[in-house]
Order: sequence, then structure tokens, then C-alpha cells
Amino acid sequence: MSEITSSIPLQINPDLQEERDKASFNVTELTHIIYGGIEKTKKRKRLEKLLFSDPFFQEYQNVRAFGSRSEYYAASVKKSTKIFKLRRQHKWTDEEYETVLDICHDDLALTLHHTMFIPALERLATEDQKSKWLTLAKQYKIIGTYAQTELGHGTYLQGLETTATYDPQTREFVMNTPTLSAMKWWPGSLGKSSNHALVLATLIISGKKYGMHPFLVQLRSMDDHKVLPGVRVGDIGAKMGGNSVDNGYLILDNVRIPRNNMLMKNAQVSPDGKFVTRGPSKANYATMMLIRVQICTMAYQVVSSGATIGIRYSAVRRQSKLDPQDREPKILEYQTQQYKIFPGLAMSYAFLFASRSLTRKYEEAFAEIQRGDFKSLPELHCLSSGLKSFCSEHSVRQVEIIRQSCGGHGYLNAAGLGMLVNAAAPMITVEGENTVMYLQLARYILKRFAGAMSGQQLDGSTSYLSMDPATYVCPVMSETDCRNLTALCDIYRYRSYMTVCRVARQVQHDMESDMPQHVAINKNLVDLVRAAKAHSYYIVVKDFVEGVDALVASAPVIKVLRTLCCFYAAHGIAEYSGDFLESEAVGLHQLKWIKNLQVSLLGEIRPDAVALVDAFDYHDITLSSALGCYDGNAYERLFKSTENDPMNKEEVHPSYYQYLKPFMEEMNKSKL
Ligand SMILES: CCCCCCCCCCCCCCCCCCCCC/C=C/C(=O)SCCNC(=O)CCNC(=O)[C@H](O)C(C)(C)COP(=O)(O)OP(=O)(O)OC[C@H]1O[C@@H](n2cnc3c(N)ncnc32)[C@H](O)[C@@H]1OP(=O)(O)O
Ligand SMILES: Cc1cc2nc3c(=O)[nH]c(=O)nc-3n(C[C@H](O)[C@H](O)[C@H](O)COP(=O)(O)OP(=O)(O)OC[C@H]3O[C@@H](n4cnc5c(N)ncnc54)[C@H](O)[C@@H]3O)c2cc1C
Repeated sequence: MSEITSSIPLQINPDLQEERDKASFNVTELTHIIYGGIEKTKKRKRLEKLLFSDPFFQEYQNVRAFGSRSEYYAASVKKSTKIFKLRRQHKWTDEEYETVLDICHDDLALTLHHTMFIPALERLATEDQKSKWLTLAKQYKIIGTYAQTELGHGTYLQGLETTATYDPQTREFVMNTPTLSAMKWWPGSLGKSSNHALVLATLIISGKKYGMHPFLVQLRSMDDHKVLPGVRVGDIGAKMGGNSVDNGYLILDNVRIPRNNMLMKNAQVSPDGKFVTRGPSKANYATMMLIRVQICTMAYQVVSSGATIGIRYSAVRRQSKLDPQDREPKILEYQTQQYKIFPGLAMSYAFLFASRSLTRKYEEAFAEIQRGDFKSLPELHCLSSGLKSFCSEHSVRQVEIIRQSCGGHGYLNAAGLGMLVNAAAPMITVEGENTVMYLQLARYILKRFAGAMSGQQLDGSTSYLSMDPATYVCPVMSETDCRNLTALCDIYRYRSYMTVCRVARQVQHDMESDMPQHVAINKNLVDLVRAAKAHSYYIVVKDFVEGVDALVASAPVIKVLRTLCCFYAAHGIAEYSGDFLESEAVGLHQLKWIKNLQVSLLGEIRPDAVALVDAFDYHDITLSSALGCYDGNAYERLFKSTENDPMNKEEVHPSYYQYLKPFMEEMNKSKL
């Protein structure tokens, strides 16, 4: 017993080293591909070194694990301000700053200032307004949030109740929260951190409503951070996760702001109260679309972090017996363990390619929109809505499966997986609740399908809806065909086509039976979501296949990625086999072959599993997991983590003197 210490061995756990030694490809080459080249990897490493040379970043983890809500929030404010200062000092570009946020792997107290407040100013303010407000925001002379959601409405933006009534006498807007349900509720950084908020409110001029518009409202004094007259603001309380952020409530009572505080890029109110719009009516929704695109990248980061922890731990954890003559095997040897974790590994690479492709499309469309050309907006809105929902839903579910695959230790905070699941869970809700976003995509697909039926030539992500289904023959004719990525992609495309076609015909049939449109739609909502999911799955598989096909890399790297891509596609067909059979994208024979392939691919991925997660190159502080550390010394790190537990500070806990001791004394004296 005396040999048991909590010190961490210097060497890599031999079980993990053994895995690294048998990798079939060069891990560094794949890391460079993931981060977009050698230079970007080097830059990230430099930033990592700069950040983590400050002991605060290590200490922060203890506060996160063991601190009170208030201590955690304070440490998070400290971390945000440290990063802001470093940004100014080193003149980081936006890209470098985003890399730093990725390295931190955290939703920080003041992150919203950068992720939403600044992008909203960039998208919604006029040039004059930008030169004032954006400059102040970028110099951290004001700290802001994006206050849209209310207690009564988040999804239905037309139902927002906060009002901005124009007063032409004083040339001001009067901001009001007319009811309990109208109070802003949820905005991040609102409760305690921000001194300004971009408040989305219904514009009223001379008693007439003009829809939702953005207004810049000062909430707190710039001298002492005290709340300004007419403003009531606070924190909404502890959440399942993300407790470093002060999501807040806000009540405005006749708060007057100058006319120029309405962000007027897309619509203007003249001094005498005339309303003029420019561009499409949804132009003010631009910031949400950006974040939806970013959520796909976050989903990649979430699932790849989970896969890293699950796979490294499974390579060092030994349990039970496979061969009765042999020692206990690594749990990674069990086929069932591989079946739980490898879908998350394959998904990581699928989402890497899909989010990269979506980001590229977003950047191209954004450049067009800046030039006043809005033609790509509907396609981009629907693509980003679908992929945001798909990537968040699948990543959160998969990380929870990985957490369960780590047995009891997966349940400890020190494993990092519970925190990851809880932190990532809101991706499903924020920036448009997933079902609602899938339905936006479904609505677009139905319209495009109707267009195709009437002979329109379609382009973009829905161009396949012009296909003639009669020409479809399942491209998998033999077991070997199952490895053909193009064939697998065709199967997804046809499944999607048939799912869309079926629901479109049903809606049409219901409407032709004299059902009002809204009744017909509501009667088919479940199948509409199914169609949007089928379309999104097809896009992700297509992006993965095309991404791997376009790669310039060594043969071993291409081979391992093709294997993963094949597994990702085969696994999806096996998991949703009912849908694929029902749409006749595959028959029973093909399904059997694909299921066999899926299982045999587990064994092919197995030798490269650790190398494939090493390629994500997450720093130990970023992962924040005793189970997933690079050196594989999971038990030592778990034991070490107990040192920081305040419960272990005293040999005898104060509750003993307060409760247990008197209780024991009473029990011992008792005659019963
Ligand atoms: C942060 C660091 C992370 C580092 C990563 C490390 C990883 C590991 C660590 C784990 C940490 C994970 C972190 C998790 C992150 C979680 C928190 C992140 C912080 C997020 C902050 C959140 C902010 C918010 O939520 S802000 C509020 C967002 N709100 C919404 O999105 C509202 C949703 N509702 C809507 O968008 C609309 O109302 C809608 C679309 C539902 C309906 O709108 P409508 O006005 O009623 O319109 P409708 O009649 O249906 O349609 C009309 C027409 O308009 C078209 N339309 C709608 N929207 C748009 C649009 N945006 N653009 C273009 N067109 C649009 C629609 O399609 C219709 O068209 P037609 O059919 O042609 O008429
Ligand atoms: C951690 C976190 C951070 C947030 N940060 C911010 C922020 O910074 N700023 C901000 O403004 N907001 C923020 N929000 C709010 C967030 O944007 C909303 O919660 C989100 O848009 C969902 O809206 P809701 O809560 O009104 O859900 P609801 O719309 O009430 O959804 C509840 C249920 O109703 C269903 N539903 C609703 N409408 C329909 C429909 N038309 N068809 C079918 N089903 C429907 C949904 O599918 C869901 O199942 C945040 C939320 C969270 C959890």
C-alpha cells in the first residue's frame, strides 16, 4: 500500500504507446490536414503555449470542477479579460482569436461579446454606426450582448413583445417591456457582465407595428457598472451546464434611447418618423445564420473531444476476459465497445468535412450579400438550419454514448465527459430549436420539390430533387460494392428523394382533400422532419465523400479516411435501416451486406483508432479529462484529481461535529 501515490508517471502508459506504434499512417500529416496546413498547426501550437504557460489556465479547471457558481463565473470573467488583453497585446486577428477560443474549449462569461454582439453590429449597423459602436466594442470600451429571446417567445420572432416606440418630438425610441412574458430571458452575458445590449424589439411608429428591429441600449453605468434608471437586469439561475455564463433577464421601463441607436443598415426611421426598408425582410436575422454555421464546427469539436477521451481510455482500461488463458484485454478489444465509440470517431471526421464545406458556402454567400445580392440567402438559411440541427443532435447523443462506454469513471466530473455533454446540450436549442430549424429546411425542400415537379431545373443542395426516380437501381450489386463511397452516397440521395417525395405527395393529397394548409402541414410534421433529416444526412455523407476525394495526401491517410467514411455511411444505413428499406434505396440483400461490412470495418479501424484521435491534437488542458490524457495514465490522474477536492481538505469534515457526532452520541445513549 505504501507505494500508492498520486504522482503522475513520466512515461506514456505502455498500452497507449503500443497503439501509437501500430498506426498505419502519419499522425502529424493528418493533424495538418485537420487544421488547414502546417503553418496553421504551428500557429495554434504557439497560441497554446502562450496561454498555458500561465498557471491560471490550469487553476481555472479546479474552480470549474469544485468552485461555487459565483466563483466559477468570476474565474470565467477573469479568463475572458485575460484573453481580451492578450488579444490586444498580440494584435490577434479574428481567426487567431477563434483559435484561442477553440483551445479554451469553454463557453466563457464574455464570449457572447465576440460571438454575437460584434457580428450583429457588423451585419446590422450602418457604416456611420459601425465607426462609433463597432470601434468601441472592438476596443472593449463597451461590453455587449444579443438580447432577442423573451420569457414567452424564443422561436416565434413575430411574437416578441418588447417595444421600441418612436417619439418624433424628442427623436428618441422609448423601450418597454409591457408584460411579464415580454422580459428578455436567456441572453448570455446579460445578467452581470454586459453594460450594453442589442435589444431586438418590435418597432412602433404612430401606433403602427413595423416588425422586429435591433436597438442598442445601455444597461449599466460606465463609471461603476450600476444598473441605469428604468432598467432591471439579473441572472436567470443555475443551469444543467455552461454555468460560467450569466444568462440573464432584462426588463425595460420607458428607457429612452437616441434615434441613432436603432441599427439601420436594413431599415431606417427618419427623424420625422418615416420608415424605409432595404433588402429582404429577413435581413435582420443575419447574425443567427452565422452562429448556426459555427454550431456545426462546435459539434465537430464536441464529438472529436468525446471520441478522444473514449478511445484513449478504452486503450488503457482492462476488464474481464476474452481469451481465458490470456490477461484481461483492453476494453477496446470488445466489438461492442468499438461499436459504441467508433461511430463518434467517424462522425468527427464527417462533421469536420461537412462544417468546412458549410463555412465555405457561408463565406461565399456572405460576400455576395455584402454586395447587395441576396439570391443565395434562402438556400443558405435552409442548409445551415438543417446542418445545425443534424450536427448538434448527433454529436450530443454520441458523446453521451461515449460517456456511458467509459463505465463508472465516465460518470465522474474528472472524466470530462459529463461536463462536455451538459455544455454541448444547448446547441440543440440555441439559435433556433432543432425541430423548428428542420421544419424550415423541410419547407424549403417542399417548395423546391414542387418546382422540380413543374419542370424547373434546380441547383444547389437540392438539385437532386430533379432526378427521375424510375432510373434508380441500387448501386450495390455485391458485397464488394458496399465499399464504393459513391454508391453509398447514391443510396443516401435516393432515400432522401423518396422521403421528400412521400411527404410532399401526402401534404398535397391532404390539401386537395380540402384540408386548410396549416392543418395539412401539422398533420405531416413528423414526416416533414424525417425528410429534413434524410436530406441533411445525405449532405453530410456527400460532403465527407467529396472531401476525402479532393484530399491531396499520402496513400495511408487517404486509405484510413476512406475506411472511416465508408463506416460512417454504412453505420447510418444500418441504424436507420427501416427508412432505407421503406424508401427502397436498398433491398434486404444489400442491407445484410452493408450490416456485415459495418461490423467488419470495426476491426479495420481498431488498429488506427488511437492515432485517429491523436490527430485532433487536443492539449490535455483543453480536454480537461483524467481519462483522456495524452499519456494514458488515467488511474494516476483520477487519484490526483481527488487532491483538489475541497471535501478532502480536512481529515474530519465539519459536518461531523455539527450533525454526525451529536447524532452518534444520541444513538449511543439511547436505550432502544
Ligand atoms: C463558445 C466556444 C466553443 C468552443 C468549442 C469547444 C467545444 C467543446 C466544449 C463544449 C462547449 C460547447 C458550447 C455549446 C454552445 C452553447 C451556447 C452557445 C452560445 C449561443 C448563444 C445563443 C444565442 C441565441 O440563441 S440568440 C436567439 C436565437 N433565436 C433564434 O434562432 C430564433 C429562431 N426563430 C427563427 O429564426 C424564426 O423565427 C423562424 C425561422 C423560426 C421563423 O421565422 P418567421 O419570421 O416566423 O418566418 P416564417 O414565416 O416561418 O418564414 C418567412 C420566410 O423567411 C425565411 N427565413 C426565416 N429565417 C430566415 C433567415 N435567417 N434567413 C433567411 N430567410 C429566413 C423562411 O424560410 C421563409 O421563407 P419563405 O418560405 O420563402 O417565405
Ligand atoms: C444556453 C442558452 C443560451 C442562450 N443564449 C441566448 C442569447 O444569447 N440570446 C438570445 O436572445 N437567446 C438565447 N437563448 C434562447 C434560445 O435562442 C431559445 O431558447 C431558442 O431559440 C428556442 O426557443 P424557445 O426556448 O422559445 O423554445 P420553444 O419554441 O418554446 O420550444 C419548445 C418546444 O416547442 C416546439 N415548437 C415551437 N415552435 C414550433 C413550431 N413552429 N413547430 C413545431 N414545434 C415547435 C419546439 O420544437 C420545442 O420542442 C439561449 C438559450 C440557451 C438554452
